[in-house]
Amino acid sequence: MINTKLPLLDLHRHLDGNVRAETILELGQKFNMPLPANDVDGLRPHVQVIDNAPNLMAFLAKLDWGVKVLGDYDACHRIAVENVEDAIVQNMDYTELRFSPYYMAKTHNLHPQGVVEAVVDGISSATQGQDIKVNLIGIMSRTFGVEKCQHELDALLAFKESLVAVDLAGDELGFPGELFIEHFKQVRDAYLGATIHAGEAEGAVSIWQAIKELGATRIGHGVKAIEDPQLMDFLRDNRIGIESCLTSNLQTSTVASIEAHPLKQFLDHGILATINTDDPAVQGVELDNEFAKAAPLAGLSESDIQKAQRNAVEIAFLSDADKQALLQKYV
Ligand SMILES: O=c1[nH]cnc2c1ncn2[C@@H]1O[C@H](CO)[C@@H](O)[C@H]1O
Ligand SMILES: [Zn+2]
Repeated sequence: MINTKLPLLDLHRHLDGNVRAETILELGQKFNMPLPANDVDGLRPHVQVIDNAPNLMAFLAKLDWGVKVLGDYDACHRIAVENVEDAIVQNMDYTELRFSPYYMAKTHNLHPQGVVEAVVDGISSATQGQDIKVNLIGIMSRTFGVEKCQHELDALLAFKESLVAVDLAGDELGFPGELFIEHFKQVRDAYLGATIHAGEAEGAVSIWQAIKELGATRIGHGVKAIEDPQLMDFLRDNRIGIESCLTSNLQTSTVASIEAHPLKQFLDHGILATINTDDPAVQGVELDNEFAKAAPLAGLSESDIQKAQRNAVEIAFLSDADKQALLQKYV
C-alpha cells in the first residue's frame, strides 16, 4: 500500500504512453483518421495490452495509436493536460512526465519543436493552482535511428530550460547505447540530467554502458542488473537510481512473473530503487495498482514500499530545496 505519510512520486511515466482511449477516439474522429474501431470497447485491445506481449517491441506497438491521432499542436497540448489530470487523480505530489517529440510529431509531419512547446505549455497551464509539481523529461526514440534522434534532441534542447533530463527509449536491442555517445555529450553540455532505458530488453552490459559512456545517473527498468553482482554493488555505491515498472516488465515479458521481479533484491541490496508506472493507459494500470497489488506480489513489505517512496524523493531530478519542500508537506 502507498504510505500516505510520505510523498507519492512517479518518476517513470510516458506522457505519450498515457493517452486515454476516449481521447484517441475523439481525436481520430476530429482528424478523419480511420481507426480500428469506432467505440472505446472496440478500440481498447488495439491501444491497451490485454495479454502480455511476447517482447518489448510488441508491447511498444500498442503506443502507436495514441500518437497517430495527434493531428495538430492543440492535440499535443490536450494530452499533456490530461496527463496532469490523471496524475492528480492518483494524488501524486510530484511526477516526471517523459515524452518523445519526434514520435508525437511523425504521423502528421508536425515540427518536433512545436510539439515540445505545446507539451510544455499544457503542463504549465494544467498544474496552475494545483497541489502537484510536474517536471518534464525529453525522450530520444532510438527506434528511429541516430539522425532522427539528433533532430529530436535539437528540438528538446531548444526548450532545455523547461526540461530536467533527457532519456533514450524504444528499441534497446536494435539500437544499442554506443550509437548515442555524441547525443549525450550534448545533454551533459546543456546541464541536463540523464536517465536511460537499459537492462530491459538487453542485458547488464547495456546498463554499464548507459552509466559509463552516456552519463546516466538513473536507469529506467534496469531489470537485468540482477545478473551482475558487480553492477549491483556499483549501483548501490554510486547511488544510481533504478526506476522499476513492475507491471510493464511483466507485460513486455522482461520478467516471467511479478513474483520473479528483482525489485525486492535491489532494495535489500541498498540500491535506490523506486516504484513507477511506465505507460499507464497502454498497460491499463495506474500507480495505485503498482503499490497496492504489484509491489506486494513482488515480495515488498510495507517497509520496503516506504523505502521505495523515500528513494524516489532521493533520486528525483529536483534541487535539495525542492526535495525538502516535498518532505515538509508530510511533517
Ligand atoms: O517500456 C519501455 N521501454 C522502452 N521504450 C519505451 C517504453 N515505453 C515507452 N517507450 C518508448 O518511449 C517513447 C514514447 O515516450 C517511444 O519511443 C516508445 O517506444
Ligand atoms: Zn519507459
